[in-house]
Amino acid sequence: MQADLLITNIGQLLPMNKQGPVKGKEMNELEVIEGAAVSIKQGKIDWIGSVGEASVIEADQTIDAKGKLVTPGLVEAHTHLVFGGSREKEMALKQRGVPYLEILKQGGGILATVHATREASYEKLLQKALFHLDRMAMHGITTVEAKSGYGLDAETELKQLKVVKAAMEKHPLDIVSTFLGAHAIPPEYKDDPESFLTVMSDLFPQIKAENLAEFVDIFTETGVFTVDQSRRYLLKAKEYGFDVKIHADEIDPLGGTQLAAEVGAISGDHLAVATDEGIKQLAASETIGVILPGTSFYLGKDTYAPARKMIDQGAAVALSTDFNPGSSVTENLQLIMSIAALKLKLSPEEIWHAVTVNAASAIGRGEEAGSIVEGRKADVVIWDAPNYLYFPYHYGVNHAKTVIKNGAVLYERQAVR
Ligand SMILES: N=CN[C@@H](CCC(=O)O)C(=O)O
Ligand SMILES: [Zn+2]
Repeated sequence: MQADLLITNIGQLLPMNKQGPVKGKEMNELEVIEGAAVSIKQGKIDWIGSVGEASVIEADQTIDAKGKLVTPGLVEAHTHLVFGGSREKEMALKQRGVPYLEILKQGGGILATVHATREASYEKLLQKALFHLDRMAMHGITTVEAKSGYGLDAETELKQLKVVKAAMEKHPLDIVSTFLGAHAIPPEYKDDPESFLTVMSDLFPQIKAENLAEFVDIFTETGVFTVDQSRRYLLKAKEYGFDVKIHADEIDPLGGTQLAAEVGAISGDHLAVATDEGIKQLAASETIGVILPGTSFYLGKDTYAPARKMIDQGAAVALSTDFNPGSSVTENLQLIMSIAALKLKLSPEEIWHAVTVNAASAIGRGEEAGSIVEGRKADVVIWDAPNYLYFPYHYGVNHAKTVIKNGAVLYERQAVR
């Protein structure tokens, strides 16, 4: 048997090959193959078997995993990848206890980044996005969702979406685009959010025609968009053929979780203050809860999403960094895995489902990313970790040793001695 690349001596292989999204207690059932080998041909997984069986394979390149953990590339289901500037000065305000929504009300927060993004050139935004994608790749991420939402005018929203499209061509990671024009109310429409939403929804035909985004998202929150406004906006997006997502129940429990289930959103994201009724409706729906505990951590909150309850009641949960310049400034999904164990009380088995197969399902890539399955894309990571339990345990560092994207080594950590 021939192969382009053979990975052998795998201590533990997580194939993550269940049909996603994996819901409820099934998230706790993890298949682990010990003493495994994987061969890759033309960018795809060609064969999975034991180290012994692999001896008959003639490969152009062989990687000895040295008994370490091998998993699918991580899937990052919620990022605000494209933005101008940075907001390190807000950190002091947060330390003084100024709430996130108060900073926004005063024209800071998201609106500060809107200002910087409007000012930034297309080229500058692209270079910045590529830089962050590199860092994600170095942390074992092979598929990334990217939102607009720091333009809040037609011109800048389209500029952001075009940057995402260019990044798809220039960067080896797979990128999935989301239009988040309804991310905040810009100063020009301070007293007329309805008209602003019309300006944004008027972009739907062009975004569809130019294939600039697959998903439409909205921030349903106090001082931003109401549940009613969000419902109308998202239903309109669906009429144009978009799947929808919601930034829901992040700070105030307005019922965004219920709305996500009601409109058949592919995901409801944040859900930090989801109510029991919201959890019940989420669990009964096909909507995936994309939980972003880095946000609670980074905003210094004591409240974390009731992800434990969601899974116990049968919902599908994914985990993401929410990488953005304000509420979660990290490209390291491995760190989020530790926060999920410590603060959400998820098991390592649940966490691995949440960053692979379920994250892929939450961005419409359930059939191609987040799993190691014969015939699928060869997105594979060799971790400097002895087993899958090691992840939430050894926290805050990068365990990625070798990141393979479409069958080619994309990143290899250099030894210091
Ligand atoms: N909550 C709304 N939007 C982002 C934060 C964006 C920002 O603060 O710049 C989020 O998902 O956390
Ligand atoms: Zn977000």
